[in-house]
Amino acid sequence: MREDYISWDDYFMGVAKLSALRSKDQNTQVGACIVNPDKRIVGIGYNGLPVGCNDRDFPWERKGDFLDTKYPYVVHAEPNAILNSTTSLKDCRIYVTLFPCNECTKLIIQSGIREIIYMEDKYNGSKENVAAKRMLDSAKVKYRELHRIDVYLKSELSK
Ligand SMILES: O=c1[nH]c(=O)n([C@H]2C[C@H](O)[C@@H](COP(=O)(O)O)O2)cc1CO
Ligand SMILES: [Zn+2]
Repeated sequence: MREDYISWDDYFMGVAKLSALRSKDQNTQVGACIVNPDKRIVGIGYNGLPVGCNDRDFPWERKGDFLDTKYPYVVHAEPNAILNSTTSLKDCRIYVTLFPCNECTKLIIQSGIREIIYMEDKYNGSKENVAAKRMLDSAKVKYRELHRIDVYLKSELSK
């Protein structure tokens, strides 16, 4: 029997990472994959514009006048995954390639998700990040980092 098969964590994070590749954001591509207690995927998302908003008609910039940046328009990966979900999210886990912001955190908590598994936390220490962790700690929603997937994928893809 093959022993180096992919773990559940790597598998679901891999799906999140694959979803992130759909993002049109040139700076930060985020993917999310929601999994129920039976290890079934119940929602997937990535950061993108609302349905009907043409990717080429809106800015993807980070700087400049607020209306000329992506920030007022882009839907984060987590709400996209929550809104795409097919069932109740009670006691589910969410795999995200980037630690959720405070706004996404509110939705994650309210949807009944009980654990966040993230890959990157590049905004660690920012006000949004601190607020997110404060809410998660208070609501007793667990969060943990997962890094192995990068190593695994690199070695698999180089075969
Ligand atoms: O929780 C999140 N989920 C998510 O999908 N995003 C998206 C929104 C933007 O398209 C991008 C953040 O852009 P930037 O890193 O360039 O500021 O990532 C950003 C966050 C914030 O950490
Ligand atoms: Zn967010």
